[in-house]
Amino acid sequence: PEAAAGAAQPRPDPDMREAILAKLRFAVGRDVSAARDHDWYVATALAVRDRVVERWLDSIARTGPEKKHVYYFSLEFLIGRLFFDTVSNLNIVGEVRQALAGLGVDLDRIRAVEPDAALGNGGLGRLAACFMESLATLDIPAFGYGIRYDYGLFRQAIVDGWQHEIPEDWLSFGNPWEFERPDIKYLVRFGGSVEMVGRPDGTIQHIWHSAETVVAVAFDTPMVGWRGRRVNTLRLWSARAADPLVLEAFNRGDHVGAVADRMRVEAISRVLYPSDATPAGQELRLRQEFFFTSASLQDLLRRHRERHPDFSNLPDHGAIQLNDTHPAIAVAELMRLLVDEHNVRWDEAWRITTATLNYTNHTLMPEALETWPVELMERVLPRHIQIIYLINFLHLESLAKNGEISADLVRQVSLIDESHGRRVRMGPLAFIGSRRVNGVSALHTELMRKTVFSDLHALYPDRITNKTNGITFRRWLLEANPDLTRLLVEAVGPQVLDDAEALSGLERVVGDPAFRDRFVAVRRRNKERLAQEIAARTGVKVDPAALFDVQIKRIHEYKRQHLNLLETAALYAAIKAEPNRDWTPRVKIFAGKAASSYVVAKLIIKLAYDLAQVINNDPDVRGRLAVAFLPNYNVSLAEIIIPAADLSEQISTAGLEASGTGNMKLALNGAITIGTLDGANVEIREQVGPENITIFGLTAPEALARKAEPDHASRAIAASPRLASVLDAIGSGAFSPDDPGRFAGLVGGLRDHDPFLVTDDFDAYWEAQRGLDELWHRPEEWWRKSLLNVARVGWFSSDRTIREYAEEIWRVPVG
Ligand SMILES: CCc1ccc([C@H](C)CC(=O)N[C@@H]2O[C@H](CO)[C@@H](O)[C@H](O)[C@H]2O)cc1
Repeated sequence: PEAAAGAAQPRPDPDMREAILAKLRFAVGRDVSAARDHDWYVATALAVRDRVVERWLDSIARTGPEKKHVYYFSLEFLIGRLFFDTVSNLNIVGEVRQALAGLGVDLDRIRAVEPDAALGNGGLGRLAACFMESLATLDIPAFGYGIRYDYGLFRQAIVDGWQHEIPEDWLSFGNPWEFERPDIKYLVRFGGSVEMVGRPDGTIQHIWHSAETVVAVAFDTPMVGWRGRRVNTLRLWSARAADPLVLEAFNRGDHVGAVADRMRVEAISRVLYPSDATPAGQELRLRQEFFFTSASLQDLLRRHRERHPDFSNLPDHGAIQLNDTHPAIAVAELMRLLVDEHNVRWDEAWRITTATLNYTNHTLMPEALETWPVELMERVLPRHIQIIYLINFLHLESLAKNGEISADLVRQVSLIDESHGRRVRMGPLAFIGSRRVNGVSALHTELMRKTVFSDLHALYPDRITNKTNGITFRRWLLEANPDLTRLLVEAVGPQVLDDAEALSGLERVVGDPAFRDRFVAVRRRNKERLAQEIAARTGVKVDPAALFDVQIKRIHEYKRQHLNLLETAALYAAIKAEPNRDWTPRVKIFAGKAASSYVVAKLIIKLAYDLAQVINNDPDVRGRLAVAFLPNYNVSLAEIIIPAADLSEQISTAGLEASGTGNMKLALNGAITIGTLDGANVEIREQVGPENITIFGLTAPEALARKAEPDHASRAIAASPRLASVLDAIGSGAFSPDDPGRFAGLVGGLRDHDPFLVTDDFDAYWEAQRGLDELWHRPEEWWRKSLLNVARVGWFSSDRTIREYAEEIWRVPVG
């Protein structure tokens, strides 16, 4: 909703109970007697939403035209549920809980009926959601721009250990948090050809005769900041056909033909691509990327033109952040809109573009760096490939100007990769089209400078900057772990609710046994709750007194869930070999989705399941080792697992996890981290102290060197009898009697190639785990370290991260 002139003072909030009853009757259309959980959920959500709208309209009213906006472009926003987050950020939990109780309704019961808005795959998408909440909390005017997928990330069902994907129809019961904006729509064009027309002033006019037009319709969702300080807008686009029904086709009885176009067009916003590391590389994916990027640019340029005579000062009034290369086509589309649609001269348009755009890289995995075939770009975006060619020409020419450039350097920095059948490199396009390029942890940013962007870094030495990720403490502490939050407020004071760094005040009470006992009791209650969830979802009975060892994240070989499983199988063998030893009782908890086409990842899920079958049914290890793979990992399940975790597994091959954010969430809730010196683990160690984290394994440079040694795996296996025997066991079907050869390929891959150095890090990992077994037997020390993690991770608040973006990249004041 746009700014209303002469904003009135916010009206007093009506009584919540009356408001809920009114919504039930007049918005849901149900009488109290007939109302079911979902009806109460919608009624309460709508009543709460009224409070949000007040602050939303107020936020817009007080954001004068001179205020600079941040525009966060992301193909993913992994929001999760919004009901409790909104109620909590408006600080009306008590009021709503009481109002509902007065109506005989339990708030915790109805908050559970809300579906997760799973509009993302993993880290990148969740980071975008945390950032939107922190932008509002820091009172920074911002729009999030993305796609309103009809179907979010698939629902994961595990059948006999195998992942099955089920469409996630999150909108089937409607969505009380979004506002459809039929009046805010833009035409997005595809295909066709470009005509060059000479202008009298000798310049060329490019006329794009597109073959297809898609209508982008806006759906706005309020992003409420802490204490309702500001409410920003998440504007998600839905694809609609320009003409939804071809009547003449219908009239001649071709009912399918009549809507065929519509189906093709609306497929653009139908479903999220479920891959989080390997580009689908499909045309539909490129159409999704261009669809939301073009609609978003048109929307923010319209808003700017309503307030300013031209675009020369756009960089002073808007900062755009490209969340990875998925919206990188923005470099060419902003140039097209400025030059072709608004007749801005090329170099002026380039000045505006490179002063307004910024790009965040989230992965160094070569296969995750997007490139598009020139042929596809020529067919789908004929004008943009022309613009990219000219950008590339001027880019290379400018290099030539300042001194001789080798053919090799041209090959390195050209936007066109000539080697694999002419492809457009979206990373370098985003790089040269941006003012700032950032990585998401100190190590990752350093590796960006040394590897994927080394040549461009040499040419533009001050463009790459680091912005270590963060998480919102509201969702991941206050809402997920209210018992711990209460304890922290008691110990440190209420300021901890507004200032994450105030957590350091906890250091004062770390040694206080009474306080420690209450902290332990909170963890215990959270573990009992998780144990119930595990029993409900998997049937596995786990002992809350055991060490809860947690690895929760997307399934990927670089994240090395299979290293954890090898250690689990080796531990099982060790317990069976020495049943009388005083083993630390452990529950190995896994959760995570595999990209639907990622066969090895799905096999790793099966291995976890098969291991669980054998171990959980073996009386020899009952009470000492149990394994549970929780299906359908998502934001809401993470909110249950994280407060109950004792040990946080962050064991990726060093150099491959850009940052990680689960590591921050788990440490914030007091889990001790076992990990490699990778991503943000490095900075977690700096903050919590090397004695309060367990680090093992090869460092990034060592890993790079070891990987280059062809026989590194066989030498590692030869040096470790424990590793050798567990590989034999798994490879020969010890855990898959129904199919002894099931894991032969997986084990063979580890023996021969092992690109993620699982074999090389196995022994160090085993020793590290045994060290933690010992530590668990010294509870005072364990809990001291656990408390010091909570006390020292304030820096990983996304408020700190956003402050750094605001200061250095977006140059906007923090409210
Ligand atoms: C084109 C397919 C595709 C889709 C998503 C991605 C994302 C970049 C993958 C991702 O989620 N990366 C994660 O981003 C987090 C937030 O910065 C980091 O904390 C994780 O380390 C990183 O893996 C790559 C490739």
